[in-house]
Amino acid sequence: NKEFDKIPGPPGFFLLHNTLDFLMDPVKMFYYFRKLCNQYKRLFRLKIGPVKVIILHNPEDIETVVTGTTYNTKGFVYDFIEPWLKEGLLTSKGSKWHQRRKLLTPAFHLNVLTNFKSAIEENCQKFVENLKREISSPKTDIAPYVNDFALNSICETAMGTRLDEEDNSFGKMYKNAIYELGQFAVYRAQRIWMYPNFIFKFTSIGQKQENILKILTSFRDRVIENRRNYYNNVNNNFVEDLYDKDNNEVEFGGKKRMALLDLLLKAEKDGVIDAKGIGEEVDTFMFGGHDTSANTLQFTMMLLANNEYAQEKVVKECNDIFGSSDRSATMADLAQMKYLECCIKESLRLFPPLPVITRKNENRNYEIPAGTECAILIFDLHRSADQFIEPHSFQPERFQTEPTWHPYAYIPFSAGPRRCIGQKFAMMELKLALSAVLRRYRLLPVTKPNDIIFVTDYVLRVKEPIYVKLEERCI
Ligand code: HEM
Repeated sequence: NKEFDKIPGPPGFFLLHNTLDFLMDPVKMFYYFRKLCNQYKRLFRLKIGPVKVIILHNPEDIETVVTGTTYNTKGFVYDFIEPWLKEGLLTSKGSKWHQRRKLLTPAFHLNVLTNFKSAIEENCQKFVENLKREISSPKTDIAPYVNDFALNSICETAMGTRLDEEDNSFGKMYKNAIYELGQFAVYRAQRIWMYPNFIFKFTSIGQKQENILKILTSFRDRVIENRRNYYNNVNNNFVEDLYDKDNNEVEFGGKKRMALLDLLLKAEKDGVIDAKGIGEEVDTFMFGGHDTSANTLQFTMMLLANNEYAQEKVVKECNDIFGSSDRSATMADLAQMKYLECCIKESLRLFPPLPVITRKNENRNYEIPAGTECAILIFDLHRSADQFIEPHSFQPERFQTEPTWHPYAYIPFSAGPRRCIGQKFAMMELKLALSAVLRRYRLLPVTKPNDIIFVTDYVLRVKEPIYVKLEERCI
């Protein structure tokens, strides 16, 4: 306690400490944290109810936390998504996490990702087609389009099912349900009296959450069961048969493609995961894999709309790769989209989809007392003037040369053993989507980066919609 109290931080209010700060309006709270980072240069502490948190925004401290094995456990804010994700890869700890990470890592190997590409590509085409209806609009709120694209893509690659093939209203309900669960988790995190489960479940939000979880689980279980039956009835060598002798993807039953779920079902047959575990991981990929990508797409499109030079450079790069052909991108093409990659990386620097991550220190350590949580402010780390020249401006070129910043000053996918497992997947998806959009449309500025007002949430959220204007390019 003494060690913790020695760390500087806002004084808070008597026995409630900093609990009341957390009740702040989510917009005010976002800027309050930025102010604290400026005030306390290296780190600061907060006491929220019974929880003690040290807030880090300095690369050396962050390196210690993310690379060490001491901090394998996630912080208390993850408790509020636990009713949904249970002990999936994102939320589990210790040996359970280790075993799952080992099992799932091959599913994200570059060779395997190739198998998901065609499903994402089809969604890119739909995404680009859907945007066509906006051509004559003076401005377009891009969020519904990017959300639709990202959710359809992850649904198809994680579960092998198309939301628009499902009963239409069900697809919509599923999307809303995922969104609402995120909102409920933030609402609860702000209110310490809702922390205990036995209280939360009697609140109106708690009851709504329970109903939503029933919908999500029944949809997910139906998809898993269909896929399992399909394999059991039609094909016993499922995963092996998804590749031909040259390791190319083969269509399955005329339309089924390989999904992450297939690898999980194979693992179930091999006895390394059970049905409950499959459910947890499918939910985890749905949660981890859509909002983050949609968010990055939205910010990157807005940044490119505001930076004609960078946008035209990306278009030229695409023209050099594709010429006048309207063919879709191969994996080799994606590897050549080097400048687009710099733009995505710079967008992730300015607008990291997960602006804060947390860890719990379960062992006593000379500086940080056991039981203390560490919150890593990725948003502030990425905008540190000590690390980046003109930290608030969009300069993709900074990624064209060797980094001039500390290796842990740029961590949009986190780092160390618990770094994002979907990083390569996300890069592939983002390059496919952005190159498809930019080959077809010119993006013109409406919302400017400095106009954006942020809202505190798990994912970097904005108060007002982000608008761009779309113009068809002549090919
Ligand atoms: C631009 C897109 C993405 C960003 C910026 C991103 C960022 C992150 C970050 C910062 C973490 C660490 C979270 C923590 O420490 O609490 C993480 C973990 C994770 N991400 Fe991503 N992610 C992205 C896309 C994806 C995709 C597409 C998937 C799945 C297909 C995915 C699945 C996961 C999973 C399962 C974990 C937990 C890994 C573990 O603990 O072993 N992510 N991601």
